Amino acid sequence: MTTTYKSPVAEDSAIAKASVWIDERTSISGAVKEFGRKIFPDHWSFMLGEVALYSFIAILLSGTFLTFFFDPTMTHTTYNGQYVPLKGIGMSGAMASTLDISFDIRGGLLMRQVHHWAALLFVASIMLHMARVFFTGAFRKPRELNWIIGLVLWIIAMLEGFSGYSLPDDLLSGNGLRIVDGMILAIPLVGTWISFLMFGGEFPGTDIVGRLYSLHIMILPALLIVFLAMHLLLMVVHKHTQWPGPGKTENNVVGNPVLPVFAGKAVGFMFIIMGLIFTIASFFQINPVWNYGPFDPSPVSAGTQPDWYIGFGDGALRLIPPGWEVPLGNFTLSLAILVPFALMGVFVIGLFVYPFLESWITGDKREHHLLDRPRNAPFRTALGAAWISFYATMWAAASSDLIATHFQLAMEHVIHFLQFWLIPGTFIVFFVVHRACIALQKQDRAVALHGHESGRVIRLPHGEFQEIHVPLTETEQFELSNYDTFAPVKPYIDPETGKTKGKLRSRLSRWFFADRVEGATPAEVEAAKHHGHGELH
Ligand code: HEM
Ligand code: HEM
Repeated sequence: MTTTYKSPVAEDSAIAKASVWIDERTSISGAVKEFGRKIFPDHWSFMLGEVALYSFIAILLSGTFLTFFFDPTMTHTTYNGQYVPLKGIGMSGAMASTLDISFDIRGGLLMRQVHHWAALLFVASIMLHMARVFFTGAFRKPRELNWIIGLVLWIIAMLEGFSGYSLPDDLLSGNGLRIVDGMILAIPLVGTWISFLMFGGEFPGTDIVGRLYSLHIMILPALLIVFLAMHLLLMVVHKHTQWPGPGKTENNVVGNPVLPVFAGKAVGFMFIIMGLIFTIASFFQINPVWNYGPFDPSPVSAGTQPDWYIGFGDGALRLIPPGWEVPLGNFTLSLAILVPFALMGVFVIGLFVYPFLESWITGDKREHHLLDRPRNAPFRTALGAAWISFYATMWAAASSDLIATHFQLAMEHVIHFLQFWLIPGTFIVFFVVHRACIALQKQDRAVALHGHESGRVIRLPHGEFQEIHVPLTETEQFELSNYDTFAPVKPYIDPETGKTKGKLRSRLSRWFFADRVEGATPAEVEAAKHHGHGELH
């Protein structure tokens, strides 16, 4: 049977005429047709990347609005706007214009709040998206490059956020910059020079706000857009991964075409995210710089917090014992700063190399378009959880003073506990999550072979008790029986030297696959069906 496609747009309508006009001059219809037919699979976790994308659009729109009114100057001025408590107070032009945006410009406060809330959501969704990609193994061949581009996006996003909240030149942002200055000064040999260059003289200098402004509204957004375009292009080239299920293979994509279904849903979802950001920005105050006042190095108050995504850096600094310094002739090596730097470096470099490390350890060079259920890769899942524990501990340390005051604990005890937890805690989390995954795999195997427990026990005529098992649906059977017979890498004998090679790799590989429970094969499921368990029909 053939069906003739009937366009919902009349041939002589203005839309149709405009489309023909554009196509005759650009030949774009081929590309639209090709892209419109692309299939996107559906799963709630694939929305996280979209949330990042839509919050970025909110950031771009609100940021552009702010550029019309924000004045990136550190020149001294006296505030004379509508906010009475600060009237007549001396401050930088940047701070005064931020107050003007908040109190004198129509919609200004809303736009500042939209910008700030969208930035917080942006980085949060990026990190959840990153966790989704990690735990499902979506970074495996051929998507390693997209994983790296993603990490670059994450780092630029954090720099964007930091440079953004440093712009108003209020007490909070000045303190953030002071910490960064301290970190730069600790760089051996060149630290002082870099600091003077960045700030235009000794901290706070006269130039930093203007320089951060160029970075914030021009260089970093341009980089973000370029990398994002590459990220999305590669995603289209590779096609999106999909969850295993009946009919889904490594060679097909099951889902909806971009036009009209996926595009319709995506646009709707974008409006939902925008609406959410505007609603939060309307009702919940964020960064009330008028409460903090202009920057002044003396009144640093307890309880100051950076934006959440910078917390792990601040926390790493707090975890190191203060005054940890080594004098080297005329120089001082500030380990209290260099060690936290190294900790953060280990965390981030680990993320960059992981896809390559995993494929080396497992020897798995195959392409993967079907995702892993996290429990089916216990080692990777446990490692991811350990990574999160490491990050979260550094992050919690940034709020050590708030934790201490809220729970009426001594600040030192909070810090000592977090110092202890940082490394052993990471191993404990690894171990617990690894065992939990293996337990879940065992349970999956039992359910795949015998069906769900129904809780109904019957007695057979000859006296035997048996529990009735509910058979699985086709999708469940598929999910739970998902098996992969990929084996650990073995050491080999080099034919030339006769020596055994690859011992380290094989040990790591055995470790990676340790205690893995194989999913039930179709033959095993078939055999189990004929093996006397009662089934509920
Ligand atoms: C500005 C930040 C980012 C944006 C706007 C973004 C956007 C997206 C979108 C919309 C998708 C397709 C839908 C989805 O799978 O969620 C995607 C896929 C992907 N992203 Fe991102 N992403 C960002 C950052 C990252 C980061 C930080 C990573 C990892 C470190 C990453 C790695 C990936 C990978 C590997 C895919 C392909 C996933 C698959 O096919 O299953 N992305 N990204
Ligand atoms: C991912 C990208 C971005 C992030 C994460 C980000 C983040 C931030 C943050 C947290 C602030 C402080 C807001 C406040 O004072 O409460 C800020 C300020 C600002 N941002 Fe962005 N921003 C981004 C992109 C942009 C872009 C693309 C523009 C311009 C087109 C822009 C323009 C501004 C301006 C003018 C300010 C200062 C105004 C003020 O503080 O009231 N931003 N940004």
